[in-house]
Amino acid sequence: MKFHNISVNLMFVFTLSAINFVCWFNFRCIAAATLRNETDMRALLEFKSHITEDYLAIMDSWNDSSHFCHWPGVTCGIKHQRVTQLNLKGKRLAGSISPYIGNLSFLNSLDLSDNSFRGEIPHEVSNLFRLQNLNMSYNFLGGEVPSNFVSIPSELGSLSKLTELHLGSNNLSGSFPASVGNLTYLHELKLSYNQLKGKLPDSLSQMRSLTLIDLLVDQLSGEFPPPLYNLSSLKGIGLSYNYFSGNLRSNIGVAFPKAEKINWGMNSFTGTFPDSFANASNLQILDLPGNNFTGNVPASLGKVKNLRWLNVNGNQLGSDEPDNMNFISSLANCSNLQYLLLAHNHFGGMFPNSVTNLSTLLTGLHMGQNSIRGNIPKEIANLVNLNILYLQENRLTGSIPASIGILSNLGTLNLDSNRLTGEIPSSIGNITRLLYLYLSGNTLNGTIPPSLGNCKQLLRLYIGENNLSGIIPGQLLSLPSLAHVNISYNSFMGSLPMEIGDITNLAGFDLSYNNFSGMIPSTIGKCLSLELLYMQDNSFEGSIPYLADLQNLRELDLSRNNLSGEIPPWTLNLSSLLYLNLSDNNLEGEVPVQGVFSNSTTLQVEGNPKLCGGIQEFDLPPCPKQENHRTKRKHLTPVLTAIISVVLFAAIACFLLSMFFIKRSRKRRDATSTSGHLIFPMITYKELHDATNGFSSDRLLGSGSFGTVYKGILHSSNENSVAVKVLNLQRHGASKSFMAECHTLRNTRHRNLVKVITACSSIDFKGNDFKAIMYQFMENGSLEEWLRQESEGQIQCNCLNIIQGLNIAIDVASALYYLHHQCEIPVVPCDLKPSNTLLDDNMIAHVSDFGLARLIPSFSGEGNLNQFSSLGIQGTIGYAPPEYGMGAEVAVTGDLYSYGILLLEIFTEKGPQTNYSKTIMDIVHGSALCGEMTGEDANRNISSEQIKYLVSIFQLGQACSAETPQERINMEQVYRELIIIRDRFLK
Ligand SMILES: Nc1ncnc2c1ncn2[C@@H]1O[C@H](COP(=O)(O)OP(=O)(O)OP(=O)(O)O)[C@@H](O)[C@H]1O
Repeated sequence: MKFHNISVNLMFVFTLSAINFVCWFNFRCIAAATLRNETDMRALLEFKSHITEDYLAIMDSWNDSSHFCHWPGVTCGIKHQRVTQLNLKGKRLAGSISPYIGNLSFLNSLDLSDNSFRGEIPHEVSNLFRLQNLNMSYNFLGGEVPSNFVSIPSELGSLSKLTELHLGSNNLSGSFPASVGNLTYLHELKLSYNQLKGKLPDSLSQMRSLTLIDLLVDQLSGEFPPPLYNLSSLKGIGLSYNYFSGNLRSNIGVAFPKAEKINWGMNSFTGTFPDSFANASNLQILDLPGNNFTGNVPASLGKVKNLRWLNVNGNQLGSDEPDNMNFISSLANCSNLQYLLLAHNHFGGMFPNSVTNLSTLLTGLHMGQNSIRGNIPKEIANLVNLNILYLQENRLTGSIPASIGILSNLGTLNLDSNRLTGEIPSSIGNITRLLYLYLSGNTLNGTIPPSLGNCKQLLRLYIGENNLSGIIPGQLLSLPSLAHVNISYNSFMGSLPMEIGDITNLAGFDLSYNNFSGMIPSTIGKCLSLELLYMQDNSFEGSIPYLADLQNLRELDLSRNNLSGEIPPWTLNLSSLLYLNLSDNNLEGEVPVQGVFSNSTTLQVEGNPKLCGGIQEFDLPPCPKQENHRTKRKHLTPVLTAIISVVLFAAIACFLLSMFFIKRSRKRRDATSTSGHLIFPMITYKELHDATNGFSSDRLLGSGSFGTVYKGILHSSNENSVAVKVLNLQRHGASKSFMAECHTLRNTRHRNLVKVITACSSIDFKGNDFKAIMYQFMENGSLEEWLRQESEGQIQCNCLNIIQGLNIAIDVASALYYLHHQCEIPVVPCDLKPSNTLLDDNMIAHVSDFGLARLIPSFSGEGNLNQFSSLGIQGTIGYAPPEYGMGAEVAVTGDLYSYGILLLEIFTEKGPQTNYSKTIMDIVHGSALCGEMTGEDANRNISSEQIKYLVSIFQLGQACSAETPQERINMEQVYRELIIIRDRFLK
């Protein structure tokens, strides 16, 4: 390698000498220019030679067949035909960055972001003295393991003309090079998502042109970087998720008069909240959560007229003094205030009525986890645009004001764990957009208002631990949207209505510790999404109903009721069951020993005096042997004895035969259950190999960019099917995708996300690295297979009916809403498309493939607030939003675009390159896709009346996939509107 470098350098010297020689005799230097061109071409070819993977074949045309100035990604200056820009952003390249890059001496812009470059940033980059933009973000520079980490080369400081330096999302470590301070023309410095340690060097104070410094999610420490105090030009300062500590200077706001966005959350800053922020009069975002600020929030903040976002969650602000929240009245001057986040502090005193005078633009108000007393004022209804109201875990008293029903935009109302009394106001039923209602842990009384049945989009209802009573109103059970219901620890009574089976989305239902009685309705077995069912401590009687179809059920608690009869045999077949509590009932008969019954920690049966058998740990009496009929014979006459003997002989023969069959079927069930109850903690390469028949082609489900997916069958039982994605580690980015996918799916959980069972990182039989992810198997394959089916060379639709299409669209919207708005750190999957939308045996859609997913550590995940996220993105052509192609940063709005295309595709069955406006006109005017549609679409079986709903869906699809992020509607609205359309359609 060294020798190679020397020879090339010699050649370079020779070339320069040759140029000088030619120039000496020829002032026009034509030959010299040619030779320089030669230098650039050689450098580019050397660069290409270090590329080990070129998935998009972008460099195939980097050869003699055309001038290098026409090679993809290369831009030359018109006059000298020298390379001035090299833009290979997001081209899925892997390899290292050749040191020859340093020979492209006319380069003013180098963008290699969002690829899989490894190794070090070559020091030769510092030769590029004309460079203005350098972007190498989102690669693996610095190596994958700590031993390979490298630091930022200090030579970068010699690129004196640089205006933008983007190296975010790499593995760069070490300290921050002091030489970066020499980049005095720099406007933007983005080094987020690396492992940079230590203090910022004093030299940074020379960077007087800097407007944006983005150091989110690094490991920097020390007190607030002193050199920054000198950079009065800064508009954006991102320091969140580091280890900064100590007090801020009291004049900090004076130091940053132009600041618009301050993100310093999740550090360990201490001391009082500086009063001087008010001097930063352009401030829009002040984001300081997760620090240790004490004292009060200064009232002077009210002078910051443009403030949109004030987040001080998770500090030690406030006190029990009556004036500790006086600042809120001054915030009434901030007419643009959209989010006020004060949760998890020490705010005390009475609930500040001044809250009700805040801007009517206020969308999110978080005051939870404080010590606030008093009543919720009825004027809270002034905040008509509130979408999120969190007041949980305070000491609020009095009743919930009926006026709350005026807040028709509320999506989440959380009043959990206060001391609220009175009834649940029936006006809550007016909040028809409500998704989440949390009222648990208060002393509310009365009944559940039937009007809640108007909240047609309600997903979660948590009203446990109150003094509520009465029956469950049928209206509530008419809400198919409900996914989680907790009414435990109340005094509800009566029987559970049969309509429970209509809540098809129900995933968790806790009605424990109430006074319910009667039989458990068998219709509960129709709630196919159920995962958690707690019915303990009631007075249910009769036998355990048939729940065998609840294949997602993980926990079932029926303890402390009056249930009788035998333990139903289907319990053995519930493959996902991890916990079963049947204790303290009147159950009888034999306790099986297989599956969940084989483990005394996952099963409880004590307190059922008539149970017998089971594993030793239960200490139950053995089951009595079959009754011996011969004992009765002595009472019979000899004639009868003879007759009975014949009958007995036949009976015994039957008995033996049936025992034989029972044993056989038990054996079969054994095989199912032992594997079915595994939690799949670890899996070896061999087990995966066996499960997929040696990764055989007849088990192939499909392959994607990063690997091949096989059907796996665990423990030889088809009921234990899984999908195994084997990563192609030769493919660049596969490891990155593996990590992203594991990380995302480990931290998320939603019924419309594909479940990861486990992951395997090992070596195969040949000693090669092996990585695989095991998912829940989706019987109905991908949505793509349903939308496009090759038939005699023609692309034809497989024709989902409209309701199936709507359900799928709603499922995907629900998953996206969860990822964007309900995860602690918002997740942007980035690659939403039909092949990543998988359908289970009930045609419920599950979003899969998080290989490109990005976490955006900024509260709420709103695109326009992710100002420091410097990630590039590729996605899939047709589904990725246009702005990604133009270098925009990843945002939730990008997923909206992909979702819009997906929605249009579901209902037009035309791929993403379609002119949807025309297709929609065709559909609406009767020329249908699935055959002729004249007033009625035969294949879809819809009337022309229903076509108007289709038009609404198309409009939604187009609103999501609008050209610019600003024009796109938000996910929550899409979700709500689709539900309304489905309801109307079903009528
Ligand atoms: N859990 C699963 N159950 C059933 N089939 C699956 C499952 N996961 C993936 N598949 C099948 O395997 C195919 C390949 O999936 P994979 O996620 O690797 O690639 P892709 O999404 O099709 O393409 P790309 O990765 O390029 O975006 C899918 O299209 C689907 O048909």
